[in-house]
Parts: sequence; structure tokens; C-alpha cells
Amino acid sequence: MTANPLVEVRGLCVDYRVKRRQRFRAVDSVDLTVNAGETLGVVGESGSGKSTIAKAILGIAPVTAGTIRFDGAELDPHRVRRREPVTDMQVVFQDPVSSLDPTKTVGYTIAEPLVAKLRRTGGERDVRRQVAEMLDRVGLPAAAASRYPAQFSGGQRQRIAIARAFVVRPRLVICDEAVSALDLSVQAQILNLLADVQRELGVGYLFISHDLSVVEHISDRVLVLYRGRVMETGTAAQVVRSPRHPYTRALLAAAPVHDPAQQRRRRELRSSYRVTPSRSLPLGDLCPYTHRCGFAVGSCFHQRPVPQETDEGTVACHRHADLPPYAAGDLRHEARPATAKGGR
Ligand SMILES: Nc1ncnc2c1ncn2[C@@H]1O[C@H](COP(=O)(O)OP(=O)(O)OP(=O)(O)O)[C@@H](O)[C@H]1O
Repeated sequence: MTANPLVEVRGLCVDYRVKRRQRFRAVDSVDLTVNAGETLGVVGESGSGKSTIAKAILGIAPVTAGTIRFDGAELDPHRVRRREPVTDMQVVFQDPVSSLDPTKTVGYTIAEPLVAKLRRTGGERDVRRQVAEMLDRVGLPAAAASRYPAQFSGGQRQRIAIARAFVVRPRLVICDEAVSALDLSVQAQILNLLADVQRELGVGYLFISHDLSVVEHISDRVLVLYRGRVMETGTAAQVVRSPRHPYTRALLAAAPVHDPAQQRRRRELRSSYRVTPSRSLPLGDLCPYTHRCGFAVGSCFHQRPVPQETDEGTVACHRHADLPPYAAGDLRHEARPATAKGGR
């Protein structure tokens, strides 16, 4: 008998209400799975719907359609409003400055979710001891418990946020841009800490980032999102080394490079190509990436590509079988405007 996936999302749609009674579809027909002890990386540029997926799983987004299962049981998408416990899922946010209450000591902050859980379960374990153990686990001294968040560096504050998330022994931790605000060396330390804790506790991660290199470092599998739709899924190695969707290739081409001259050329190229599609652009019958894709043809403009199953995942692109072999750093993968008439 195979175990249930930890999280299984099918056909998830989230609509936000915008002005004049209009609705805006931020997440459109998303399927995803996170297995116990595994990391699913979710990558996409700003506004692609990454945080909205996280909020839907946590029960705080206006889910319009689809199902979310946790360990096989279907979740009520509005459970937070109904004050149902969600301690099996915890979140680590990007900005520990705003996610940690500056008026509470670190010890109080870490203990808070544990106290809430123990109140419900009637447990009488020693909260102070568990807080000290968590501090030790994330590499902070026991004395940190009596200090305030402002007395710590950005990386240390993220360690405090991780201790708070793990103290209740969750089964899923959503990391929403959890290392994006940190310097590169501190990023690596926090990623290593997350990987160590995962190995020890068998927790599953939904790891959200706009940065494919960070996602590649920590993920088993990767899901690439654009305008609320899944463009490509696969193993981390496959998505990063042989991306099959033009959008994934553009994301990789947009990643920073070390050579300043090449970086400048890329920036100029990108700004000349950049087309920001209107949020009100109807997406029903076209590929959402068409307006920026260098490979678009007629069908891309009037036929929605459904994700095709491949050996290693899925790809939602009419042209994926015709794309040239991927070469890292090739600027042809950069986004450029295309039109239905001008499509190749
Ligand atoms: N409460 C809301 N009401 C209306 N629109 C919203 C709301 N929250 C998010 N959006 C819109 O939904 C889209 C997806 O937002 P979301 O925050 O999920 O994207 P993201 O990929 O996480 O981006 P970022 O990394 O910038 O947070 C965006 O266009 C955003 O403006």
C-alpha cells in the first residue's frame, strides 16, 4: 500500500475581488503534490501566484475551485476563518523583521504556537525546555530566549522564525521567499539549516522563491508558475539544466551572471523586450506566456496548452517538442514580444 502524499492540490483556482465587482484569477487550475520529507520548489516572477497557492493551502485565500488534501483528508478551504487548528502546517516568511513581534521576547515568540497546541491537546510538557532545544537546534544560544528580535541580525532572526515554525513538529513547512532578504553567505547557512532539519524530522517543504538557483539548491522537484498557471514541472536538475518551457528558459536567462558587461547587455535586452500583460487580459483560450514568447505560433494565441505528461514531469507548451536544445546563457531565450501574425 502506498502512503498518501502529504499535500495534494488538484484544479486549484483562486479569484480575488478587484474594483467594480470584477474578479481577477490569481491561480488557475493548479495541480501539485508534496510528499512527506520532500521539497517542492515553486518558482515564478513577482505576481505569478506563488504566495496565493501557499495561502490557499493554509486556508486563508478565497478558493474558487479545486481540492486540497492533507495526508489524504480533504481540507475545508475556509478552515482558518472557522478557527480550526493548522499546527501541522507552519510558515517561514521572507521578512523576519515584520513576521516577528518586536515587543515579545524570542522565547515568548517561539513558545507561542507550542503553548496554543498544548492547550488544545492537554499536554503538559516543559515549554521552556523545548524552546531551549529549538534555539540550540537552529544554532542560537539559550540566552537568546530573553532578548528581543531587534537585537539580532537578519540571518539570526530567520533562525528564530525557523525555531518558531518547527517547535510544534509540523509535517509541512511553507517557506515563502524565506531566504530572499538575506546575503548570499547567510542564505547558504539558512538553506543548509532547513535541509538538516528536514533530514532529522522528515518534514515536507513547499519552498517558494523567485530565484531558480535557490530553488534548485534545496528542491527535489520544481514547479514553474506564470500568471497563476503551471508552465512546467520536473526534477530540480531537469528543470534547471534542460528546461522545456520558453518561460523557464527566460527565467534562467534572467538570473544574475558574474560578468558585469554581460549582465548589462542582458538588462538592456530585457528592458527592451519586456511586455507586461494587462491583468485584465482574458486568458481563457490562449497560452498566458504568448505575449512574451519568442517561439509563439498561431495556436499559442487561441488554444490553451494543457500540461503534457513527460518522463520527468509536465510541460504546458504547444512548442516544447520544437524548441532548440537548451544552452545555458543563450540570450535567445530572453523574453521578447510576439504577435499572432508575427509568430514563427
Ligand atoms: N488580496 C488580494 N487582492 C487582489 N489581488 C491580489 C491579492 N493578493 C494578491 N493579489 C494579486 O494576485 C496576483 C498573485 O499574487 P501573489 O502574491 O500570489 O504572487 P507572488 O508570485 O507570490 O508574487 P510576490 O513574490 O510578488 O509576492 C498578483 O497579481 C497580485 O497583485
